[in-house]
Amino acid sequence: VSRSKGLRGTESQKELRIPSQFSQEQRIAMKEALKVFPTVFHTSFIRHEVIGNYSHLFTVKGSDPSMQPYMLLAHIDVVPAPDRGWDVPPFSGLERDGFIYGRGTLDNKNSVMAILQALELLLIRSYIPRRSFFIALGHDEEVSGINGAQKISALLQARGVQLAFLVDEGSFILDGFFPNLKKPFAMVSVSEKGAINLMLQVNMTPGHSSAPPKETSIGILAAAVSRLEQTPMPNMFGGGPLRTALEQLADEFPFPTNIILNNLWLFRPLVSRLMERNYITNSLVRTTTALTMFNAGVKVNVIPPVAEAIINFRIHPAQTVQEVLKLAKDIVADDRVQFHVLDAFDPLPVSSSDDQALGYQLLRQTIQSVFPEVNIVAPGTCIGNTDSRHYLNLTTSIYRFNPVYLQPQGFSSIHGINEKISVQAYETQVKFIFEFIQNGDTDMEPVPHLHEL
Ligand SMILES: CCCCCCCC/C=C\CCCCCCCC(=O)N[C@@H](CC(C)C)C(=O)O
Ligand SMILES: [Zn+2]
Ligand SMILES: [Zn+2]
Repeated sequence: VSRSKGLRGTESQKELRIPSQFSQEQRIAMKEALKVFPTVFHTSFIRHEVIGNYSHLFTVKGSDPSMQPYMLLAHIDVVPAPDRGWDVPPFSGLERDGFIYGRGTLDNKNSVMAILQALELLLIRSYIPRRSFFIALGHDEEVSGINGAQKISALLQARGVQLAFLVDEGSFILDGFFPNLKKPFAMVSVSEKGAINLMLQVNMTPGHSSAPPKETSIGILAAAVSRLEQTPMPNMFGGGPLRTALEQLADEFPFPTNIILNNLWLFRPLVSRLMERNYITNSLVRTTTALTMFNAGVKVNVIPPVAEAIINFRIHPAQTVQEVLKLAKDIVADDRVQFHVLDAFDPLPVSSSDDQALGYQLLRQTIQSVFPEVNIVAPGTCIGNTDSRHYLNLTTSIYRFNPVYLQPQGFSSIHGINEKISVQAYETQVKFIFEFIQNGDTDMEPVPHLHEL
């Protein structure tokens, strides 16, 4: 009988082998990992499905089938993190001075974990929801959501699901975004901007660089993108959620801003100019134009045949893809520059924030109880895009809100460096969701225009 069957490694492979000895810490971590949300996964009225290979859908079946279900949304993927500039390595999850550092700690692994943690804590206390809800955790939000959110949405549509409302990322309790506004306020985004990724291309005859033509593909394209950058899209400040928010915030500002914001019918032109002064508030009043990619040239001494650039537009709610493309063509005003739309979508519909809007009112109620120091809950428009846009077929009530304080520095850390969340903020987020889920069991239903005496 030969004993040579099976796998055999070389001596050098044996030397490279990592010994299977684990530290005390690693052994504790192994055991702790087994304990993550066990009740969520072992509760009879919760169904867990993996969609599109990596996304997760939890269906939490409530006891009252007459109540329309809602959905909590978050995403498990992250954008890359540069190695340099971080105080602690971006994927270590290390805690320092009360903060957990890491890529995704605000965007939005805080929500992934807090949703599951809050549910786990409710289940441990024998909670049985009345209203059914879904938890959808997408895996490709940062690159479109097509294989995660879009598939979950299609699956639920095929099952005949209609949602009362949906809560996703996209806004925060904003602290210090307006120079004179001392108190933080909660902004619940009821819409999000549209977007266009536009490729501009210039093709010219290549040749020897020793006798260059008067104009080259690089020069023509550079001039075109420079015109786009130097010619901002029109300021569209006027109505919509932003105006509502500023009017709600008016009395929180000192004199004379309070007077100005209380009289936007008169001071609209002034406020629209003031909003342009800061790059964040500027993004709320117009379609923004960001030059994000530029490629040209093949060799130092060759006149390049092709030059290409990509422009990322974020479309103001009062404009459309077609309107922005027309404006961009007029600004470029050069037929040698070809326009190729890589992908585009219009701004998202505005969800209701009135008294009858169940999702909005539940958020407001929970904000007021968990953050009693926050006076104002105002609607807003999300300047980025979220997975929630793939769920338009399931609901007209989409709210984007993370129950976490955010300062301008924290905003820069999202997709930037030193992204972090305080342990206390995370605990408060768990508390918020713990309360929100229970508030969701309320009998209050959005019944517009129906008042009983
Ligand atoms: C009125 C006071 C000032 C308001 C300031 C606004 C502060 C900003 C607060 C939150 C913004 C967070 C945006 C988070 C969502 C963005 C997620 C994202 O990056 N998505 C991608 C999607 C793309 C399809 C790949 C994106 O590029 O937008
Ligand atoms: Zn995100
Ligand atoms: Zn992101």
